[in-house]
Amino acid sequence: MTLHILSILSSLFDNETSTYTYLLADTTTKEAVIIDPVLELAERDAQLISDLGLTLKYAMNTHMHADHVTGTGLLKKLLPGSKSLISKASGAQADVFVENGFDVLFGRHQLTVRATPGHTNGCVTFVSHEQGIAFTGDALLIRGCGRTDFQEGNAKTLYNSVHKYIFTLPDCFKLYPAHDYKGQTCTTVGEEKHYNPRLTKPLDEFIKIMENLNLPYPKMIDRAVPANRVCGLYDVP
Ligand SMILES: N[C@@H](CCC(=O)N[C@@H](CSS)C(=O)NCC(=O)O)C(=O)O
Ligand SMILES: [Fe+2]
Repeated sequence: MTLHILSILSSLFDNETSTYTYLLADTTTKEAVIIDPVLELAERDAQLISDLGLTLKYAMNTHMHADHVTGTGLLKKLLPGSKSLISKASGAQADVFVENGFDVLFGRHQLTVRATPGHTNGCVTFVSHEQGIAFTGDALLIRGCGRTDFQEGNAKTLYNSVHKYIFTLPDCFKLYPAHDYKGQTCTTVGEEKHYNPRLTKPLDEFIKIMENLNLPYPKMIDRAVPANRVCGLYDVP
């Protein structure tokens, strides 16, 4: 039997914003998707995709980012034929809009969309049930979670999203976040259910924690959010 392994090249990292970009491919058909690419590194990503002989089907975002400009618009130009994808609830432009339950298909693989709002209204988690992995964006970070103090963030909504749509996955599922600020790369559902210092608390305590994070605003937010509304490029066709 041929094994059709998904290649996850999680070494795609942006040192400036601590953003993880994930490239997944069907090793047989060579169809690929990229999750949360960064504008300044789109050429690196396009080169890798072409070096590997892959065809990029979708350049996707887990949400409309506030800390960096997405690379999806530029990747579409660098790799003609690829399409941008984001949730309908994000309010951003894209070729393909997804919502809860939508299956993103590439080769023989699929990523099922779970709507996980709270950090932003349009946050989604992409789940591969077949591989036992999920890409959580900023909804769930390793031992943390996305902040809820801008972009229509709501702590109660985020808490419910994570408990209903991420913590209900099997404990062994590996979770890949959009960022990590301490050099961690991956966690599991079981680990976060037991050790996440925010999301293991009751809802009222979680809300207080989120109200008192006192994080500085992302440096690039004023540039990133307007750019990300249009796929990262003001002149996307
Ligand atoms: N210092 C960074 C921004 C850091 C930050 O706010 N990260 C976001 C995810 S990107 S929208 C977040 O939700 N952090 C939660 C946390 O607990 O750190 C910058 O200036 O860009
Ligand atoms: Fe974010």
